[in-house]
Amino acid sequence: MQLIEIKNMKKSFDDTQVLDGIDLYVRDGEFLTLLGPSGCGKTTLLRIIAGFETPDEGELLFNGKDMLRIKHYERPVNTVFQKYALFPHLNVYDNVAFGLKLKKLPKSTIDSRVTEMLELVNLPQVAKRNIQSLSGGQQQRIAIARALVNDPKILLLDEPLGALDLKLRKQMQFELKRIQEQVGITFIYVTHDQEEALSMSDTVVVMRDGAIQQIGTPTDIYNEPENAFVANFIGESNIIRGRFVKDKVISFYGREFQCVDKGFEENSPVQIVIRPEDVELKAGRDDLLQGTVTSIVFKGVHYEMILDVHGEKWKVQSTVAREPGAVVGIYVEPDNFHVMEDEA
Ligand SMILES: Nc1ncnc2c1ncn2[C@@H]1O[C@H](COP(=O)(O)OP(=O)(O)OP(=O)(O)O)[C@@H](O)[C@H]1O
Repeated sequence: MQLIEIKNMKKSFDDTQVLDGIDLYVRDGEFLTLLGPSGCGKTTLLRIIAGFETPDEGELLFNGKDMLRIKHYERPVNTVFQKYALFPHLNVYDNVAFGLKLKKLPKSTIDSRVTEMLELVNLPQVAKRNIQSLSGGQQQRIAIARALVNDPKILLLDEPLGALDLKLRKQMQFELKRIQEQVGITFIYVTHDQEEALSMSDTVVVMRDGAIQQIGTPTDIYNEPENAFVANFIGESNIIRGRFVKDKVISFYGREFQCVDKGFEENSPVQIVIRPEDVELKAGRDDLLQGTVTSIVFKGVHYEMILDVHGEKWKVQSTVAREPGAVVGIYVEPDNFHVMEDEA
């Protein structure tokens, strides 16, 4: 069931087109992330869903119903921002209870709902505490509790972990995913951090310059990027220009290689994406493509090396260290060549 449908949505600020015909469906109960570089339009799209911004063209439907005419406070949506936007003069209880008090619910109902929400975000003991006495991570949990207390159908999160340090951000990624699974509602999450997107989402939407580049599961997006922009933005890649010779054969650097991708015209120019972790180094294999190690860095679990391969730099990973100057054979499994149209 599609909970949200966005059709041909366009938005400009002054003369700049920020959204350029967005089509997107969001399923009920999914964790969907809008991912893209700064300025690609993801916050604008989120603000249109929230009702803080109006598109120039296009449709926004919730459960098949037009939402663009509905005021933001009447939409079944709540938003969590990077800045926690909590009331500094109220304690935790009053912050979380705020929306319920506006509805004039009985105190016993408010009490039990606030307790439930504080338990959900793993902070059952802090109801009486002053907001400012909490850490950044705790404040963000309270902001999430406050956003969920009114039972929204959709929670919008705009870089909610952006202000936290790396370690806390990683902990909160697990927490957010757990909370989303526990409450079972739809989360739409905005970030420019690809690791965050891959680790939490059911669906990742990669955006660039107001347009969607690819929609897929984290594994699809990582393993089968649809174009060089996605490949480059998600993880690290070596991108090589070559030719699609014929079904299951590509060529670059004057050699032919087996691949599994097909469907391109014979002899058409392509870009070939190879992940650093998919390059296998084989010593003493003169029959393979050759590379010369130019630098090596120890990364904890593996070494990261730069190779000179036919005058181009390749980034590779290996658990075995090779000294700069060493010449190694390079092998890539056919299904680790990701072949895409040459956009240039
Ligand atoms: N209210 C506004 N008035 C004018 N320009 C705006 C407004 N809101 C956004 N923009 C511009 O629209 C473009 C897209 O902004 P948006 O915030 O949607 O991008 P983003 O992908 O969320 O980026 P970031 O991660 O930096 O927030 C930017 O160039 C921004 O300056």
